[in-house]
Amino acid sequence: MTSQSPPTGLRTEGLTFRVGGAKIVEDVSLAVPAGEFLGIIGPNGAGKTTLLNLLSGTVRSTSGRILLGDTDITRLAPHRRARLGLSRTFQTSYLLLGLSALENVRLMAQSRNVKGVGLLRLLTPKDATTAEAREALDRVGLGAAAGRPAGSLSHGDRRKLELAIVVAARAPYVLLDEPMAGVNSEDVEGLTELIRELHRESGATFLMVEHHLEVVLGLAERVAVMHKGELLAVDAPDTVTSDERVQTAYVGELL
Ligand SMILES: Nc1ncnc2c1ncn2[C@@H]1O[C@H](COP(=O)(O)OP(=O)(O)OP(=O)(O)O)[C@@H](O)[C@H]1O
Repeated sequence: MTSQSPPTGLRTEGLTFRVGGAKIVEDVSLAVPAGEFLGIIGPNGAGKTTLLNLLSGTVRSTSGRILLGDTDITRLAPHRRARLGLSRTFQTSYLLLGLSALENVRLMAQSRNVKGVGLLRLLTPKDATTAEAREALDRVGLGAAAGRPAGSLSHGDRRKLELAIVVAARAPYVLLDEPMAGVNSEDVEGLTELIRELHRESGATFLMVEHHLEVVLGLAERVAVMHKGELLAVDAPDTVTSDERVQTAYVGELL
């Protein structure tokens, strides 16, 4: 850890994931101070989602370390990382489409944070988390949709529902994987503002992978650029977009 790094936050040291000879994520060392909003960008196939998978534990690293604050979580299972305060959304929605918005928030938030709680107990309507789940739905503007099946919501509202799950989890570390994916262009601005507010209100550390560069550049305090599995640059949004190496990496794609 460098002398400027605060004692808490999320850190990787030489994080590497290889499959056969392929370098999917290669030697990524990243220090994200507590409370920071870090954007993660890079061309298609750069390794961004795999980096989030390594952080949340759905993929195990080949080598390197991951630290949450002072705790080494490199070998912990996803649910144990969640219990330490790491919450994430997925590029492809993991919502339970047949259940109501409210049930999704209750189930997902609780199942991540409470060990050994059975499904029946989770489905008990009058537990304290129901109120918390309602609050979380209200916070993202979905209060009126609490009883609607998640599958009947628009893509934009499903993204909001995923954010409600993050809100209910009250996690100090939040990983967002392409929160704008599938969202209509007219809904992007509202969702961007919602994410900005949730970050500010929670004081949590946010890491967000997102293809909408204007969204990333507008939200993130720093931007990490990945290319061919490696970390090419980590800097302020303006500095990163004017970096020649970054522009070269994006040749053929819009920056
Ligand atoms: N388990 C795996 N086995 C083999 N190849 C993999 C594995 N996981 C990821 N890859 C490959 O590694 C590369 C990086 O994938 P990843 O999804 O992390 O990139 P990304 O930057 O998130 O891409 P995109 O922006 O297109 O979503 C891709 O070429 C992908 O096919």
